[in-house]
Amino acid sequence: MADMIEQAPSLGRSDDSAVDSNSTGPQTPHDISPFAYAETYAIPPPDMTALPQRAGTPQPSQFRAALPDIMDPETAANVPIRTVCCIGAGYVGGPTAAVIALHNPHIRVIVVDRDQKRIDAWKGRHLPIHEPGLEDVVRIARDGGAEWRRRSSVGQARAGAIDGETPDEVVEPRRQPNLFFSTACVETIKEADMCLISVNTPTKKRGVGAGRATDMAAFEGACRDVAMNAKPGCILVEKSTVPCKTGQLMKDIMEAHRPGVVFPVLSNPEFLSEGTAVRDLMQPDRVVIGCESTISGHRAAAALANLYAAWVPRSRIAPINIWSSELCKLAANAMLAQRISSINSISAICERTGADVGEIAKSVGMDPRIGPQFLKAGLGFGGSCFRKDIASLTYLSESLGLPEVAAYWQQVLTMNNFQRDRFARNVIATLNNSLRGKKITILGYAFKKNTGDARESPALDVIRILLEEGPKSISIFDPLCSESDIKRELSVLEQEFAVCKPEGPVEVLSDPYVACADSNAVLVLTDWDMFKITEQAKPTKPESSADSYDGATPSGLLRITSNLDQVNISKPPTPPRTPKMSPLPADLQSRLLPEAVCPADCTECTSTSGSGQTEKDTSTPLYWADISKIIKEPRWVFDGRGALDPRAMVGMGFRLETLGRASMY
Ligand SMILES: NC(=O)c1ccc[n+]([C@@H]2O[C@H](COP(=O)([O-])OP(=O)(O)OC[C@H]3O[C@@H](n4cnc5c(N)ncnc54)[C@H](O)[C@@H]3O)[C@@H](O)[C@H]2O)c1
Ligand SMILES: O=c1ccn([C@@H]2O[C@H](COP(=O)(O)OP(=O)(O)O[C@H]3O[C@H](CO)[C@@H](O)[C@H](O)[C@H]3O)[C@@H](O)[C@H]2O)c(=O)[nH]1
Repeated sequence: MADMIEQAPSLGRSDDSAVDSNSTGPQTPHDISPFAYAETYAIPPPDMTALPQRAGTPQPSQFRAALPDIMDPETAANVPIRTVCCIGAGYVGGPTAAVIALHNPHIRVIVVDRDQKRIDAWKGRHLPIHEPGLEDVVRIARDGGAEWRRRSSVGQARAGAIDGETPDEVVEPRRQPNLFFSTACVETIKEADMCLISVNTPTKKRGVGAGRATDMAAFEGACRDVAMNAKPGCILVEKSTVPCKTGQLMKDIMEAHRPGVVFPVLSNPEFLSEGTAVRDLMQPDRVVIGCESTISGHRAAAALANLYAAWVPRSRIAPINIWSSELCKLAANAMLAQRISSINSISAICERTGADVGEIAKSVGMDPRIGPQFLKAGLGFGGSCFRKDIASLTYLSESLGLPEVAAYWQQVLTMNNFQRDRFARNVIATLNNSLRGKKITILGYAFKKNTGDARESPALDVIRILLEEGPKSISIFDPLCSESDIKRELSVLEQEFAVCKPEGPVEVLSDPYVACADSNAVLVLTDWDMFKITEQAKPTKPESSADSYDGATPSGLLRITSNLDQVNISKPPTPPRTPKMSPLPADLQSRLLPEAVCPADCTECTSTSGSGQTEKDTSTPLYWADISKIIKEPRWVFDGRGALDPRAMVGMGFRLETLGRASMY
């Protein structure tokens, strides 16, 4: 196979066999600095029409015709894939590998990571990340499935073929496990026919480009591991979000370590969102595969397309130029984030005019040319992707000598910061410009609902600003983010303030009512469904409702009206939990094997209420009527996510401030 790939016609830098001895680019991977690559590789993508026309050189049209069809399964058959190694067991690597394994039971998928704890968690009952439906997918691929009997269709029964089989039924044998997790990176890479690189690519914290350029250290490290250990012809797939032209960096690393050996490089950006990762992977809008215009590039792309075609219609698989593929991921995130900043800029105008940003988003979104998605005003975007990817885009633009483009995208980030800044300052101003002696409660730390990911939460910026005012305490409740993850995120503030108790004022609590008791203001920072007003919560009236509110003065604010032990919180009986939805078809669901039992001292089991249940509770609604009894008057609630029903909240006696709306009370 390697011989066949070597026969690909020469295409300059992007060709498999070409080693450009005159290259001004780095010659060893160690020379490549992540921030300098953009300047180094600020070269246009290979343009076949611009190639020197030597006698006998195939013309572009002839050449294209000679390339194998990426979408042709027969092309894929030239590069059989038996073992896939996924490097990086994080939010992308774990779920992506699990879904590929689920749909390709004949292929071994091995996820490797240097983090032993993470790998142990993937192997156990408590997965390291929370994603609806993920548990079932992992269980069936990782643990295998039970034998299954189904009614046969006509002519299908093989009576007696398997013990106990009747003419009316077919027995599907036990599904073998084909998803594995390991820290043995080198050994796994050696076996792999394809390596998906899905390691973290955060923003550089120091050095040239700090705060904007992508820190490629982990990505380069993974590439080096592959370069030194992979077998010839192993296909390298960029799944991480990387700056445009990273494919060239990969080729250079491979060439430096294994001169002359062909390793096709593909770009296959991931578009999943946290909280809906399994759904996004099972039913993707598109699968983008970027490859080089070489025979081996096309064959490699066909092999990857074939893995996806096991469950994704081929019409949704888009083979494109490798540089377009890398850039389209940054472009997609930048455009989504841009919509959020656009509606947030309008929200500031709404507050000063009496317009309502919710109504504006609705009417603007009804224009089919605009559409309703990503027009929810609020604290702005958080999470590990949007900010860093736009920062990377601005850095790339500047590196390419396009300061106007950089400034354009920078404004999306500026508006995002403005939104959370003015939210926090409004809290302070409303509480009479001082938080001394006051307790603030934060409901929701995650950057969005349905994820336990505490990275890059807008809550961090809000807390930073509140801490400047020296509050008595800040209590945080989030149904999914763990206390240790939140504290790790808050630790970046430690240089400026003592943050967490006992020295600092911040504490993370697992009971929202305890977190709210005696609070001067409750801030809703994540759009968790459990925080939204529900029908059950509406009818209860507080002892002192808005009707009898006496316009409490600052001294009223300090009047302690309750504490949790003294207040009789009549929480209604907990409603039954919403049954878990499985993404698996019914036949696979019925094949799930019983889960292994955790040891008696399992800390995860004890941290999820000690009841042995593995799921944290995100569905039991918060009873705002009860909260109204335990927070201090005049019961300030600041809704940073537009999650609450203003009329219901005011009806229960709260004073509600929402971004993008005039005050409600
Ligand atoms: N999180 C998302 O929703 C999302 C969605 C689409 C794309 N992305 C992109 O995917 C990439 C991964 O994101 P993530 O959120 O999964 O990151 P993550 O931090 O959750 O996971 C990355 C993992 O890679 C491991 N790792 C780093 N270097 C390694 C090496 N050399 N060998 C083995 N393991 C190594 C780390 O230990 C870590 O567990 C990033 O580029 C990100 O921008 C993320
Ligand atoms: O109308 C909206 C929509 C979202 N958000 C906020 O925007 C952030 C990001 O939300 P979302 O895009 O749903 O989550 P992510 O998991 O960050 O997913 C984004 O980032 C991923 C990583 O690159 C991409 O793969 C996804 O396609 C892209 O949506 C969150 O803080 C949301 O609260 C808003 O404020 N208003």
